[in-house]
Amino acid sequence: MFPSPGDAIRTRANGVVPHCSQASDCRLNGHSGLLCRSTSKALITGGGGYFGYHLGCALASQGVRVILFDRHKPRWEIPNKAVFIQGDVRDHDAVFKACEGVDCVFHAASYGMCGSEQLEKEEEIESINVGGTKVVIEVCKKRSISRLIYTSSVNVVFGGTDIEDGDEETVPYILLEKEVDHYSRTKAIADQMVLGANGTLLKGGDKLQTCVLRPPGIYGPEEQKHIPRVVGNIQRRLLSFKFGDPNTLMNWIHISNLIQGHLLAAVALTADKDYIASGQPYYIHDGENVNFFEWIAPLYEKLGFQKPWIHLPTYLVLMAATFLEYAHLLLKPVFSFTPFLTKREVMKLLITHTFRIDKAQKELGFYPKKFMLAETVDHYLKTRPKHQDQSWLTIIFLTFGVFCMFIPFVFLSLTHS
Ligand SMILES: NC(=O)c1ccc[n+]([C@@H]2O[C@H](COP(=O)([O-])OP(=O)(O)OC[C@H]3O[C@@H](n4cnc5c(N)ncnc54)[C@H](O)[C@@H]3O)[C@@H](O)[C@H]2O)c1
Repeated sequence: MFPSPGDAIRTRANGVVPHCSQASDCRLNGHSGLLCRSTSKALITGGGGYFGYHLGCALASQGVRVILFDRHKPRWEIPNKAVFIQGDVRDHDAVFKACEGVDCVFHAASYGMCGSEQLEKEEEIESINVGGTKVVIEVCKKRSISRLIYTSSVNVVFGGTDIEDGDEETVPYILLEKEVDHYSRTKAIADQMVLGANGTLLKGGDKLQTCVLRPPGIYGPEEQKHIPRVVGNIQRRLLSFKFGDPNTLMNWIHISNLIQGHLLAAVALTADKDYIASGQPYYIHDGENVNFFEWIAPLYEKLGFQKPWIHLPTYLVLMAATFLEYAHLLLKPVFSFTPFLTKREVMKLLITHTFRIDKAQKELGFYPKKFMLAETVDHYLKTRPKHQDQSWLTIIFLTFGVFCMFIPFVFLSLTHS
């Protein structure tokens, strides 16, 4: 939801110690031996990103040789037993070459999830999320790689209507022609492609075993997309208000729980586990339904700000988000900024979308560990880059807000005159 270009985490070269400790936080519930026996070399697309890199660390710590494949180098130090290969997931030859000797692929590369990325050209998002997935599946077939795990998203079923305790069987994919963002639509296509490829016969007689994991928003130490953006918005006083119904709920997942889910899925695609996960989707999260403003409350406290008590009408926030999206598009050629919230992000905060994780618990043995957002915040505050003053954004937003408040009155007086 919330990336900010200025909020990059610094590497060791810049003075901040890199972090690979999520690996040790993650519980494998006794499946560690099975993982090592089945996996000697794994490739992670998107291995330079937050989740892909930390998954790589976890695999390497279990003794698996790891290829981190990404178009961008990770910000952190490459762990022992891992190598980084720079390449584009849409480039068939590059993916094919990188997959030499690989027996399990984790496909986590994606584009267009949040903030200004979400407003990028449809073709770019589609070519990566759909085209890239097609390439990954083709390469698995050509290389006879028998396991493919796709990092999908709850967005593949969330089209703007309430989902309460949704599960894998009863909640359908969003209709692709329905007006949602390109990211969700393309993730839904990729999710179906990966599940559709399950059972493909490979050279040598094996079958391709695939599964998809559908997490909600990811958080954890050194996370880049959500926490830094929320912190920035609190500091700019752009989140000094609440909106929406306090009963609106959503899920989140800590990076360690996400890693746990992926490692367990890799084991559940083997004969040791009777291929139980083959062709299956799974919702995974921390096991709690939370209201967004309640969930981020520790941030206000840690930053020394008052918790928001002003409740803004929803239409105002949606209008502001629309205005900022247009401003972003208009100004993009000369100046790029991340809207404090996009329309899609506002919508996600207004509508309940919660999921059950029973299937992942039962079939994968997924038991999320309890994490506190406050711990993530402490880590972020210790390592964050210096705050950039963007108070002018606040001024634009507030001016626009005041302007919008008068619109209904002007409208009413015009229709009554
Ligand atoms: N972050 C979240 O809150 C969230 C929520 C649900 C699902 N997911 C999914 O989890 C996965 C990992 O998310 P993340 O938060 O680590 O994102 P991230 O942006 O940190 O990582 C994605 C990586 O994919 C790489 N990538 C993009 N296009 C590529 C291309 N053409 N070729 C090669 N690499 C490319 C990027 O460089 C980046 O390093 C993604 O598939 C995302 O859709 C994320």
